[in-house]
Amino acid sequence: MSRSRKGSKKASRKSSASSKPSTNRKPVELDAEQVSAAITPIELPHDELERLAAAMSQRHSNVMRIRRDRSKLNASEAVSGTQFDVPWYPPAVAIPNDYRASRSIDFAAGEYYLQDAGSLLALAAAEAHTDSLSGQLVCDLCAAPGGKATGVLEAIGSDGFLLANEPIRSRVAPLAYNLSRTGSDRYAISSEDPDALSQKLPGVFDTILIDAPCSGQALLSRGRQSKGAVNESMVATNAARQQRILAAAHKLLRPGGTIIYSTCTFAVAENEDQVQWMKDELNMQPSPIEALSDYQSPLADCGYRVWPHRDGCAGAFAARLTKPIAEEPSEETAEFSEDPWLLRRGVLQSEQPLDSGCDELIQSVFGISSTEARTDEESVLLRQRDWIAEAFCEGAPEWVKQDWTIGPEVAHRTGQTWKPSHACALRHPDDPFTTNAERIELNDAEAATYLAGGTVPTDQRGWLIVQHRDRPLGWVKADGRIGKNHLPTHARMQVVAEVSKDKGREKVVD
Ligand SMILES: C[S@@+](CC[C@H](N)C(=O)[O-])C[C@H]1O[C@@H](n2cnc3c(N)ncnc32)[C@H](O)[C@@H]1O
Repeated sequence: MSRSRKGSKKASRKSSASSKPSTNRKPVELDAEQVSAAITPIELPHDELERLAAAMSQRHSNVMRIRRDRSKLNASEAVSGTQFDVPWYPPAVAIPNDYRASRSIDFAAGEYYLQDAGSLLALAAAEAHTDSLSGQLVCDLCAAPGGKATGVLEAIGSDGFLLANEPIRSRVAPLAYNLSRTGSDRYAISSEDPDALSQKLPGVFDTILIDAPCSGQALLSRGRQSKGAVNESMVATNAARQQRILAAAHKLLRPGGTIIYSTCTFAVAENEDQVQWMKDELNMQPSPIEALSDYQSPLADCGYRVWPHRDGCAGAFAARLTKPIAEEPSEETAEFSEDPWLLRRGVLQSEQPLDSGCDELIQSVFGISSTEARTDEESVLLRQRDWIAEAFCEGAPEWVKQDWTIGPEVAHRTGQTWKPSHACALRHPDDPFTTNAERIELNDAEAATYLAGGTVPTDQRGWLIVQHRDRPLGWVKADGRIGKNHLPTHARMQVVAEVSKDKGREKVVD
């Protein structure tokens, strides 16, 4: 099927070689016939199939998804000449020539997230750049490493709450790190099989994002998939797993709630066929997105595609459907789902006594006593599990108290010594938990030294949150002369470039 798209623009390709992913993996090449078989029954003219095949083996540069809840970097003006580099998701911009986007202080400060423009299609389907998700209870069912979950976390604002679920345990740590970089504490993490989760929280969520595990045909260009990605059996195996996940998502969703389904593959069996299956088997209703009409799939009224050869990205599929409002409440609805915001009312304290070392650290660094009752404004749920302490936000749902959730980390123990956690330093400075912590402001050169693992000059003492232009970067422990670096190894970087806010040009920091 041939089609033209009026007014659509490609994600701009301004990036230089320096901003390309530093992987040595070779792209996998397919010919037009193999590509045609992969996308059947979608039909494209032969010359377009050839262009698609060529584009599928070409590496597409990441774009910068600018934090919508920060004002320090007005990146659409400061780092880009074009307002709408990614037409389906305006808050994202192409990486400017010679700007080392993953090596800047702004990146360390969490001003933007680097991802393929195609992966923003799911956020566009969720309308995460508008107020649509504001105040919602959202579940990202397949969340690691968190590219979309971090976008959702910004979109739900200061009244919403996100459960980021990732069943593969080894992928939970990078997810937790990426969520912490947003500075928000309005989330919990779980590592549950979707079906098991749906038995714990039936009928609870307003929106569920399923960025499903898939055959990953769009990853061929990054050498992160083999030619097996286009095998029928691979596609069928993934489609069956996706249906199991979708069935669980349907149980987790409240009546009237929304499912956002996305993949990074081109196979119709994993995309439009799943939309049809949700309509036929789960009685889900299509919920088309007017702003994405340029990208509408020829085979699904509420499904959208971006293609490598048309849209300058690796490619993706996303769809939006809603669950009809049932006349009778489902028997499966969880008891707390009628009012999931139970914690908002109570005065929250540690449920179990904390280790004395943990208690002392939290009192001295954060000025919070876990043993005294809190006022409503200061309320926070503290929990200690072996060597870590977590603090949930005010307004977190009642079910976060259950032991299968993981909360935002505030402190951890190394040997017998308790230390404040990196994730906690990154919390918004007005967060009730960190509002009393001491801070130190660094200039560009000092921040670059700190991010590379160096010490910082200070006459203060004790644990200090290091900031650059009011944006937290991490901890130092100071002795009245220097602050010793406590940035985790995975957060360290050699800063090579910083965007000049005045001229929109690169400027070398060190
Ligand atoms: C496409 S990736 C998600 C990417 C993520 N949403 C992002 O934007 O960074 C799919 C994720 O699903 C997870 N996964 C694998 N099997 C799963 C299952 N049965 N149910 C839910 N998630 C699963 C994978 O470990 C992987 O992290």
